[in-house]
Amino acid sequence: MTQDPSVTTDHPAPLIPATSWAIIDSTLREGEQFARGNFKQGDKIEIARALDAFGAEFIEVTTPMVSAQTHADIRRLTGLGLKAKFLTHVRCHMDDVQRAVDTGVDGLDLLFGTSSFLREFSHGKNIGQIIDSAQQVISWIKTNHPDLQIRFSAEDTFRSEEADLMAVYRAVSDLGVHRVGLADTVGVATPRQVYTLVREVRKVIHAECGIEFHGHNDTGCAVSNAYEAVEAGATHIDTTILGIGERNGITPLGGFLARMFTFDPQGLIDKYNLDLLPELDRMIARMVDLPIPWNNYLTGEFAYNHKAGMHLKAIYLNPGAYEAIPPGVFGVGRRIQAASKVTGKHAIAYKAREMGLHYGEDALRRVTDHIKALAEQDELDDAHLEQVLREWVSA
Ligand SMILES: CC(=O)SCCNC(=O)CCNC(=O)[C@H](O)C(C)(C)COP(=O)(O)OP(=O)(O)OC[C@H]1O[C@@H](n2cnc3c(N)ncnc32)[C@H](O)[C@@H]1OP(=O)(O)O
Ligand SMILES: O=C(O)CCC(=O)C(=O)O
Ligand SMILES: [Mg+2]
Repeated sequence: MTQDPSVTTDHPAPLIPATSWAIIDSTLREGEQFARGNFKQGDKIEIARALDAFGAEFIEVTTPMVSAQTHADIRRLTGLGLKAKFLTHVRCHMDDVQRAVDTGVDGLDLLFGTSSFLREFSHGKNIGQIIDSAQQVISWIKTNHPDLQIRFSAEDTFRSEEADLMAVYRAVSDLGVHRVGLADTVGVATPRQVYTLVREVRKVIHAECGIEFHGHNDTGCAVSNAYEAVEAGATHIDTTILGIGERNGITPLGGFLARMFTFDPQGLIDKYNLDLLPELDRMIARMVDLPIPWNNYLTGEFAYNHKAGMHLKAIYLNPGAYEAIPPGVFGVGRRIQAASKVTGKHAIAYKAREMGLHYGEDALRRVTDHIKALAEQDELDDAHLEQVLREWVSA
């Protein structure tokens, strides 16, 4: 089936316009923290170019403190002349920032852990000291590199005390950061918590200050949490291709776009080259040497497989009956699996018609039951189904 009557891009009133948020793709930062993420300079260039062609607004790269090679890689990436803006993710520390400012990036993503876990076991600073460091670092950047965008994120936001968070966000907002970040570092936040906290943060930051959300997927909420963040007013969402990152990763680019497409299809079509998504997913799967998961959002092998007879009857008439998102928009096809025990007469009739065969009512019922009985015994593929349909006519 190539014709797709379900492609509707005339959504009456977008609930969440695609113009209200932007993607910060962190495949080149969070993705490098994935077990198999070990990108060489050539890989990084390929990833950056692909993200740029897709239309990602921002590309986050890791800190130049990692190594001399990483420092050189960042300079190489920022020299590519891409449309996407580069951000480097650095500790809120003068050494890191001074090393980062000569890499050619458009902005610095500063972070400092604010939860008691990170204050005790990571950096040993209290909230007052965190604010003092932020003041020193942010003031230095603003004085010496006023063109750089500055973001300040409270790492492990959702296990931090709300009063501490508000003090930190208010302080960095007063210092004039362009964006604050909320990070669900261990993937424990619920969608409602994300919504509530984004609303609270909005109240203590300046009117032009953006809000970024970074969500891990440990408890399976990375996409829903990103969505709730946007619904509450977040302006930037961190994603990675295929969701790669520390442990089981973060909000996947494809999953997030699938979620947001349902609210403003045309807005997403205008903003991104959505049909490049399968290429992005394949590229990262190749680089990390893992298959794309079978149930991956949009691009998984079976993401658009239709099998049950009741579904197939309706799908033939209008794919939108059992698809929230038309696959063609994202450059993927659908699979119709008519050869199975859960098939039905409409699917079999359709398949037969495709082959130029026609059955009367009785014959159609009988051949359908025969196919179902065969499938109860053994797996049936399309070739076998076609053979049965042909033999049935000539019998
Ligand atoms: C949740 C996240 O994903 S956060 C981002 C994680 N990203 C990275 O770690 C980037 C890759 N990291 C690296 O290459 C290295 O860890 C480096 C270069 C950053 C630091 O390496 P090292 O100096 O060898 O230190 P190491 O990694 O063992 O320890 C972390 C250091 O950062 C400090 N630190 C942690 N968070 C912060 C922060 N937000 N601001 C300033 N310092 C911090 C810790 O106190 C510790 O320094 P210390 O030894 O003086 O106590
Ligand atoms: O800087 C941020 O906001 C996110 C850092 C990070 O990767 C995390 O907290 O999981
Ligand atoms: Mg992370």
